[in-house]
Amino acid sequence: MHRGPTGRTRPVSSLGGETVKAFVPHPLPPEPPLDLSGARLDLLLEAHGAVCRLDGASSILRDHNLFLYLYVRKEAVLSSQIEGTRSTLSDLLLYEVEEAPGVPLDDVREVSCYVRALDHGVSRLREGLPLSNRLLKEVHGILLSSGRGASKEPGEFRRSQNWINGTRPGRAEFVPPPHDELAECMGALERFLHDDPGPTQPLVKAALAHVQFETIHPFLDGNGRVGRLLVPLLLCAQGVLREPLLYLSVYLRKHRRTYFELLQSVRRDGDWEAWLDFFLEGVRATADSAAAAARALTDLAEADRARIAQLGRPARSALLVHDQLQRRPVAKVKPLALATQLSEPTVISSLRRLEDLGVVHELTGGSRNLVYAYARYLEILNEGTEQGTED
Ligand SMILES: Nc1ncnc2c1ncn2[C@@H]1O[C@H](COP(=O)(O)OP(=O)(O)OP(=O)(O)O)[C@@H](O)[C@H]1O
Repeated sequence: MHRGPTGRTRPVSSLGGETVKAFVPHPLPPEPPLDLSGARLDLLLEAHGAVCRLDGASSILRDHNLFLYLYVRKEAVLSSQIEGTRSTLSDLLLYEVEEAPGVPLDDVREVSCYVRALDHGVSRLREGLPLSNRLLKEVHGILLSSGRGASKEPGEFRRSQNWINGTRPGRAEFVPPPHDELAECMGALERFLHDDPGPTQPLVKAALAHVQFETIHPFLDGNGRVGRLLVPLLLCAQGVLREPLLYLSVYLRKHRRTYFELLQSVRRDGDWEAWLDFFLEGVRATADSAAAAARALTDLAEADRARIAQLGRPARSALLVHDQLQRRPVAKVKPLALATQLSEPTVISSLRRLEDLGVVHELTGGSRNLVYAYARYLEILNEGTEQGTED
């Protein structure tokens, strides 16, 4: 539905002396109300069903924390790749076992900040803090606490004008609201999140809130990452998901051009429905593929367990090591020995047997400080992380 522009423009003078038109969005929800009938209603129900199935699939996993641990790291890598870092999941896991990865350390630190930011957001929700501007600022503060973000006012709404794409505001694709309007714009968004003026279906709320957040662009940097984190945080806050498991980064990157065009068309034409269709399709596909990944990981672990069990006497230790590798698919001997309560020589001989079975690979090629990876496991998690767009 074309409603016309979803905000007003306000002239602002930029640093270079030129006057540009900043866009100040109207508060949510859209007026006239969204058309949620026919095929769109079917899609909404399907997307909601897929999210509920994902919630169920993750909770029946033998160790759902393990899936969460890895899945959160996968998302951190992906979301940070959009921003421009070059880390991979293995780099992050290597960094976490304190082995220098093959990419600039700043890149891995940024990815690791993303993991901490999400963990922090979820714990704050569990402590009872509502999904609020305070929480978003805290998440932003951690997200940008190291690497290139540290100079971009972490944890604070911006105090200057920003713009999207283009070398200067006058050439920008889009100029977000002036900084003196941020309190009002973000206050209105917070009220919408808290069902004022009325309740909104959680997935619809997430769809609308994401666009509104990107339009307001309240931070100097990191708006894409915080806006993407808003979706799982909101679904957790609403009780739709027990764990933050739904990440749209793969989908948004794959359809990057369509995504940006739809953001623009909401602002310009008020076509919220086109955005909602795109968003719900992404939710459905993403939830289905996350549930499939959870199943594939379980199947792989079961199949490997069965093979290891046939090793005879050494099977007991090898199974303990295999169990730990699911928790940390990139690991060193010492922490494995501590976690399994086996001696280091026993861990080493178990790892050799797992290597013979093709379950693990040693990464360093050296003879000391060996690092082992549960390769197939990482491959399943890495699916969809390769760069490139479809549009
Ligand atoms: N017209 C537009 N073109 C491109 N991006 C837009 C547009 N409007 C809003 N955006 C949003 O701006 C985000 C980028 O903002 P910013 O650079 O502050 O975020 P980031 O987290 O540092 O980067 P990234 O999103 O690339 O990881 C995009 O992810 C997108 O969500």
